[in-house]
Amino acid sequence: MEQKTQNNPTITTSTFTGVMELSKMGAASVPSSYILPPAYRPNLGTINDPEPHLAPIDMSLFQQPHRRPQILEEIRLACKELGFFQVINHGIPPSVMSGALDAATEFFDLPQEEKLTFASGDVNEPVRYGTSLNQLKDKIHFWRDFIKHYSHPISKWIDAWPSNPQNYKKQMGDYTQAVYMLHKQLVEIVFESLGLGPKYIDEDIEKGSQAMAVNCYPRCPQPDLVLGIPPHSDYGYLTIILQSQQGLEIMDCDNRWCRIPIQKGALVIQIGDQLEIMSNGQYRSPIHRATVNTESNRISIASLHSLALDRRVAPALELVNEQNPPLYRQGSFTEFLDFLSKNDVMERRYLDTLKINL
Ligand SMILES: O=C(O)CCC(=O)C(=O)O
Ligand SMILES: [Fe+2]
Repeated sequence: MEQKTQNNPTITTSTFTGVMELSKMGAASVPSSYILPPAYRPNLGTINDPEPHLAPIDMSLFQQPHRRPQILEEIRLACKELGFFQVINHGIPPSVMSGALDAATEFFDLPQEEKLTFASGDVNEPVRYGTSLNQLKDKIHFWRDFIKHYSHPISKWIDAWPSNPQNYKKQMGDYTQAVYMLHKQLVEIVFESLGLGPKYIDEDIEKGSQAMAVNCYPRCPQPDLVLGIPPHSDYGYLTIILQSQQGLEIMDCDNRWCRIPIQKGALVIQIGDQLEIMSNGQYRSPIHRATVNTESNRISIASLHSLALDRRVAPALELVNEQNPPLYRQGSFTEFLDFLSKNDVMERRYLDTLKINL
């Protein structure tokens, strides 16, 4: 049956087989459009484990004032060296996290026709479903199925979210709201660790956005030849990732890929480009990617927090002086989106274009 999709009239379901379908069909090899040129392949055998000192941060210890300076120092070091850390005892109940992962699993299990009704390449759409189908202009395809939705304030957006599976809105909604509250606490902590006031960007946060990127990486017969997501950094200020199993990798200061281990109940906190700029390069917005595996489908839910689209972001004046001149020119989300639309998918690092060569 040929069917045009709602938001993208050029896509017909009869001409396209998504990664979920390929995986369900038990394909023994990946179609050639997914196979990366050798230089971009993940070299799965050479991936490192991250620095052993990067133990997860126990957020319940913030209740004990005498432990606070030590934890702030741990966070400062992690943000400086790698640009990420994990948190445990963060207050989001395990049932809320598993509820969101279950809702995502059920959504991606839906027939392709149903998911394609959300297909769109337009970033202004409140809900966007994507598969390799949206990447045709890039010629290289990735082994990922995803749905992105705008999420804050939830009352403004939730009507547009999928109503099948039936529990999607409730379960994804509960997690979305909980992770929004957690991000506010974390932003205060991260700004405090930079020596800026904890309320440094409070007002801007109110005008900013939260987008949930719900990703599914189906099991893949040839994981060495493909990537789920190519190397990139996130443009916002903070990303919080819930992952069902290993697959997220971060590039360290020596350009080595490190896999982020799964820690029970933990969430991964990543610094984004806007924070690297505001910190004048003290904190890293890490380049990261997602690899896939032969065993099982992997789900990740990235809560992407950004300042308003047209908000120009510059190094904090408090962190700039004669010894520390500004290292970045101002950037904005609008400029970032324009950059993405014009550059090759494997070379999209907007932040590099903002660096000032001293
Ligand atoms: O799947 C992951 O762990 C990473 C997702 C990601 O980087 C993103 O959605 O921006
Ligand atoms: Fe990302």
